Amino acid sequence: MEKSTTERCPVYKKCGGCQLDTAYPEQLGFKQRKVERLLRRFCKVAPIIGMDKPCHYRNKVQAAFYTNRSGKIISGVYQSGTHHVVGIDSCMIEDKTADKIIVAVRKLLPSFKLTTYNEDTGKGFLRHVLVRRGFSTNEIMLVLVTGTPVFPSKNNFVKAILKQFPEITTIVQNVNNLSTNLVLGDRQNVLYGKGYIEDVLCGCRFRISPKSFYQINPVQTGVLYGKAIEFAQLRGDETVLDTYCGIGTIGIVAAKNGAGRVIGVELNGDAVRDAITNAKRNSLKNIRFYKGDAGEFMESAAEEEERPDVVFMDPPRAGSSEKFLRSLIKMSPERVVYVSCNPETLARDLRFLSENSDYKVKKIQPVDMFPHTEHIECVVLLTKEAKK
Ligand SMILES: C[S@@+](CC[C@H](N)C(=O)[O-])C[C@H]1O[C@@H](n2cnc3c(N)ncnc32)[C@H](O)[C@@H]1O
Repeated sequence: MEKSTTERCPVYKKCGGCQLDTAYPEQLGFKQRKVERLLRRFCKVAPIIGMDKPCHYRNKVQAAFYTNRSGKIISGVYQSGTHHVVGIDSCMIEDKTADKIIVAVRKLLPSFKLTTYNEDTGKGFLRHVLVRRGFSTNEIMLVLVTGTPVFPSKNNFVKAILKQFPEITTIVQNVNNLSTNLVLGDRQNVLYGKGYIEDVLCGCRFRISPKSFYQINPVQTGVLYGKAIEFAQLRGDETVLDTYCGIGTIGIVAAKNGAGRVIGVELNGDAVRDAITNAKRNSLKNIRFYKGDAGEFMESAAEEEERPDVVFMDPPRAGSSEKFLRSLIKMSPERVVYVSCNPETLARDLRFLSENSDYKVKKIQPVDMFPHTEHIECVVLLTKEAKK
């Protein structure tokens, strides 16, 4: 099927959110070559799986807010490497409803005499807006990130936005008054609804809280997880570790696809709470989740002689740690399925495993989760080479 780009972005140069402005087939070619350059030495790289419709795929949209010198409120994204906000009302990779909600919030601010936060003075109210939509359930979460906990006319503001977007299912105020690059702070007040949304992926239902990680391209996540489960070759009695598990998605899909017992580990406490709820929601009893650093967890599990059959690992862009990889080698699972959003750190970790163990890379499958950006996702299968 032809994979074409149907839109060209008018703020491509100013924004910096996307790094690739060429036709979609060329983008896929660029990514394929990059993965081959970095990973070909380990194993043949399968052709990248692209999207049929590579636009408006982002289920999570974030906007920074700012008031310019003439008093006009701007919402949009930070220009790459700066804190200068590029005004954006609609974006070719973002969910269209999410974009409209952000514009509506911006337009409502003056009538409620709500200001925008000023990073230099630390004064003002609205800092960021985050919208997440469950593409399967159509549940929508609006998170208003404010510099202060005081929210004047809170109830009327909530009523006004719900009047325009009755499809919003929950509204959360997140307070972030720190001088930080992180969007979300630690304090949250649920202003409307449940305080989280749910979505359905690979036939499983997932609760997603504001601070939990959830893959931003649900169409391609189905493809990615499908490959990860295929590589795991589950027969029905395996013990499976889901490390860097977020809200438990990979482990839960593995449990639904025959894993005998699943153990998940994740650093973010909100995500772990979601994962525990998600196991219950999907009627799974053979699954447990732990909060902690994946490397520390692997080290103690290896010492306690935990011997999983399959380990899924899906670390952040920085990749895994030596502590994790050494413990993985000690545990010696039959199969390791490495899901990576950064081929550079993936190459580093695969080199470590190749040089320090009998693991060999058997399959590499790139999946385009982030069209129009330079980011590349890969799923890799490693198995142990039988000793001669
Ligand atoms: C790329 S996400 C993958 C999440 C999940 N597997 C999924 O597909 O949605 C990486 C996850 O690792 C978590 N994380 C980051 N550093 C970690 C660490 N040192 N130990 C455990 N989890 C960590 C993040 O909070 C995030 O949820």
